[in-house]
Amino acid sequence: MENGMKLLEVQQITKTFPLPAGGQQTVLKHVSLTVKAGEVVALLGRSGSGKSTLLRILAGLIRPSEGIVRRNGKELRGPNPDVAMVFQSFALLPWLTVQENAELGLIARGVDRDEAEKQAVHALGMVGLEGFAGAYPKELSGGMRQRVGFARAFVMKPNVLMMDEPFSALDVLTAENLRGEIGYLWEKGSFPAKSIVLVTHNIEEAVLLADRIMILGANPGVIRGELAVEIPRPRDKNAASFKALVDHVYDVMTNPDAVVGEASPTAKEPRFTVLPHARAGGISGLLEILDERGGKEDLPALAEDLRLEVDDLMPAIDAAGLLGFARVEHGDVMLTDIGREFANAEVHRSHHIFKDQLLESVPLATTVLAMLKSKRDGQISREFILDILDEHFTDAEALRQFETLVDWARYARLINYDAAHERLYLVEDED
Ligand SMILES: Nc1ncnc2c1ncn2[C@@H]1O[C@H](COP(=O)(O)OP(=O)(O)OP(=O)(O)O)[C@@H](O)[C@H]1O
Repeated sequence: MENGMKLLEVQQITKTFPLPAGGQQTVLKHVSLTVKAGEVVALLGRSGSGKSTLLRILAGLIRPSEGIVRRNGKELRGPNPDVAMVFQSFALLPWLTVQENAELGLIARGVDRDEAEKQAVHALGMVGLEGFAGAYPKELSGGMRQRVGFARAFVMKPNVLMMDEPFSALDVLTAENLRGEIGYLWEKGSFPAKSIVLVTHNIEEAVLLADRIMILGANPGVIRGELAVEIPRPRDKNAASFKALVDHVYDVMTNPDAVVGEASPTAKEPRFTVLPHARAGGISGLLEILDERGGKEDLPALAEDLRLEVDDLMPAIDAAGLLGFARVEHGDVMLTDIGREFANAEVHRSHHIFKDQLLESVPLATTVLAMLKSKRDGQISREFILDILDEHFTDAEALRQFETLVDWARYARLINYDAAHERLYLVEDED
């Protein structure tokens, strides 16, 4: 098979799921994507952008609500036999040995036992597990279990290897090593698949491994654009070209209005419609750290120093952006003037600043405050707010939005919440 041949294609697919309370949630909308032989495609997006759903559609495990999936040019109507999967959760069978887990797919395909054993031994060798064939998964570390996950997929010699967040359940160092080894196998041309589709929320991982990065946006999941990674392999994370691309992707991911692939996305105010799930105390903590570091910091460096993934920091960074305390530009997060003032203010003043920013930036907070003020007893029920939120969000998301709003409004000394009676109260003396 020649490189460049179309192996898999989805055209204008939409996927909706029914909501428990009735109605539909559109998870993917009008998504088109082609996977060709010889390439690594990364699907990069935040949690909930429909990456795993898209992967399952490509694997033929679920059908799209609209649109078409093609395998080698023909419509796919069931599980895709050209695909093998590596899961975040390893998904090994605990009662089988490493060798038996690795052979499983071949046996199911009807390959005879001797041949299956030979192939599995070879695949285990590729992932550095010689000598562990007789071990059981529970005797292995997380990194080794995922090596078995890779071996089990490798024996199938699939046209397309699909990896769904394959390194994200591993500790940072183990993930780094395994990522490097998989990258090396691909580079040296002995990879047991013709192409890779990688689902990830890790920007550096996408830039390290992919030839093309598809950036997904959420609510509903759409492909915002595509970036070609033209950095020669082996890729050096410290090279200027690598860092510049990582920074550009951060820019795009933190700015919903940015144009993918444009050198310097226009610095429009971000259009946030959803409250990021960050606690006020966490936002405040982040701003203090930033202030201590001079008010500006490279996002990946900040995450590394805090022993976190950038993704862990994103809700607090998004929230700080929404509230006007910080900005993200070219992969750096920096304090605004009001953010700096907030970080240095004494307690009473900091709550006051938070209140002003909340009322200025979050229309829902202003609406709830106006409702409370309009009531003679200054109270409203949780259900009332949830009913409003339910119009715009799923039940679970409505609850999270409510919890975030209450947390922020309490921190702003604007509203009190009595969880036992599920009622919101106006704080009498707002100052
Ligand atoms: N079988 C299902 N039934 C109902 N809703 C679903 C189903 N599968 C996924 N969803 C919803 O679709 C949305 C996207 O989920 P998906 O797992 O595809 O996103 P993702 O980008 O892979 O996120 P994550 O990184 O958190 O896994 C979520 O809101 C999820 O709740």
